[in-house]
Amino acid sequence: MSYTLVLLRHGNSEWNRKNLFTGWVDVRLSEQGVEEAKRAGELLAESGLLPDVLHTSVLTRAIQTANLALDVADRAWIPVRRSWRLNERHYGALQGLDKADTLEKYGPEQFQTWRRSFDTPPPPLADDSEWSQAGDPRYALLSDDELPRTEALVNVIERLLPYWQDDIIPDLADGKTVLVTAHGNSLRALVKHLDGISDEAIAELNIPTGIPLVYRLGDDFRPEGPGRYLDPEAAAAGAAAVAAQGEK
Ligand SMILES: O=C(O)[C@@H](CO)OP(=O)(O)O
Repeated sequence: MSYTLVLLRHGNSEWNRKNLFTGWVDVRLSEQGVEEAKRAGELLAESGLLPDVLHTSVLTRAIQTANLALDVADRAWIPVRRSWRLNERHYGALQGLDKADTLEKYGPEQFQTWRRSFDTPPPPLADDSEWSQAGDPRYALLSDDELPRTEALVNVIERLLPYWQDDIIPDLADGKTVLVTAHGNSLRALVKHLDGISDEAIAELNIPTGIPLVYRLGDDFRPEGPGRYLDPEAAAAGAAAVAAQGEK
């Protein structure tokens, strides 16, 4: 038996456009992001990859992306599950800061460590910051300990994998084509797990906005081969652009 999983990073957001660290701040898609999301829907339809169920984060940019893509693919009606466990990595005190200014102020090594190291989180975000999620009603069911104030990739893996095991795998096991719309770093965490990428090598992996990435999984819910972007050229260009963020 082979199972189909489609991963989709949200389209370009207002804060991607402005080159700001975003994390859990709930920004919307830019106009470019809206177009990317619609194109993702076209790519799904053209490939005959019609999702039966959607899993999204609770952040608007992922929800918008899924809604736009599924509408274009004529699948707006499929059941939806949302979880904070699919949210972007919490970017701590970097949330709301300009990436280019941060690179200039702290230098390339610190900048890259904060962006892509496996286990070094940025400094925590204070609860009274305007970019804090403390008190946001969508996280009311999380205990104070569960609500992150910063995260490294390893923390994302720890909170994401229970959702993968307990919520996504059962849908795959039912034979459903599963669409997961999430974020650059939460999808890096999932791809790291699926592809068995080392803690070091994952630093080099960047996920482009708005291009479906398709996996065929075997009986053990492990990939039968590499993930396949539905538009490989656009994906390569998009991943290179993400890697270069921060450069003015
Ligand atoms: O700002 C963020 O939340 C993420 C994704 O947009 O950025 P980065 O690629 O720098 O981890």
